[in-house]
Amino acid sequence: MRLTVAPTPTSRFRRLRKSAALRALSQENTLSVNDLIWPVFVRDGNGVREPIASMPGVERLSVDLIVKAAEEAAALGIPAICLFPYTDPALKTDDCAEAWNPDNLANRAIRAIKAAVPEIAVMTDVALDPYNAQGHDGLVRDGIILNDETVEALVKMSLAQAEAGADILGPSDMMDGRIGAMRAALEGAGHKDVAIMSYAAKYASAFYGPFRDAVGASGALKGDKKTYQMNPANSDEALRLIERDLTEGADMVMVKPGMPYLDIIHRVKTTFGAPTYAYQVSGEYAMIRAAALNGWIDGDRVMLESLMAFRRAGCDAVLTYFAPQAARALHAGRG
Ligand SMILES: NCC(=O)CCC(=O)O
Repeated sequence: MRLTVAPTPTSRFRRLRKSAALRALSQENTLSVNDLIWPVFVRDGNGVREPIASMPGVERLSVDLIVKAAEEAAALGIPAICLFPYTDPALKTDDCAEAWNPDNLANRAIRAIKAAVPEIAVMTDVALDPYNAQGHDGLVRDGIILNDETVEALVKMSLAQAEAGADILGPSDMMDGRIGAMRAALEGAGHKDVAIMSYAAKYASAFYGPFRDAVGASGALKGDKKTYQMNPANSDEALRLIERDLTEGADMVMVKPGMPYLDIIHRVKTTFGAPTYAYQVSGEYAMIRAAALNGWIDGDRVMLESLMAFRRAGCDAVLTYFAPQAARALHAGRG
């Protein structure tokens, strides 16, 4: 596209900024509740609500309260909720078998939400780290993260989640070949309409710190995730990963983290035009919340500006811990 600009005074950009009406008419991007996916943390018990110190305002909820959260999200018009389990350390093993237990915490939460609020889309996390005594997203042998054995485990995990009623599976593990294997298994088992949102461009980022506290993974993890997550210095590699995952059967693709990687989101959307998502991760949330709680920034305005930045970069929607707060602000006309 060629942009035409006449010299001032023929063109005066301030003409279209002079009133709210003219600014609204010339606004290029929009943010609505349809653009939000709410990640939530589920834990065992009943009536349990447990604050997460490094993510002020975010709590781990037992399944009964997760259902209430899903009802709240649906009432606010948020289209999807994404479940992350806080697994009892006693259930974490080296073979990660709890990951494909049909009655594990995540699968119980999927069933409970779909029974109570069928209209909300339920997204899952497909990775072994919540169930792994080693804290890694994949099976570990002699300190090596095993790719193909992990893919087999992820397929079993995916089928259990699809069986429980998940609408969108979110493989966040970054093993090679898991999208094709999951897609073939879903087709074979009759789950033809279960969508896959690939965490295709997931970077080995320091912004995930608070999340690992939230799911209780910080203690277990030995070493780092650099042999499977992406090098933050790379962007061509992200495009190749996205193309590979789309070819293998991903319906939706994600870039993660969000704000430090807006350039990647933009390249992905303009290159492939596929449904594109970002994860505004725990560290991004914590930075905004902490500054707001200290009175250093206007928390709501910064939150909405950060979410609009994702839309401007090319996201169709954003996974954000701010989802209910953002929805309330948008309903109040503060967008
Ligand atoms: N697989 C999900 C995550 O790793 C989330 C990271 C975050 O919110 O920091």
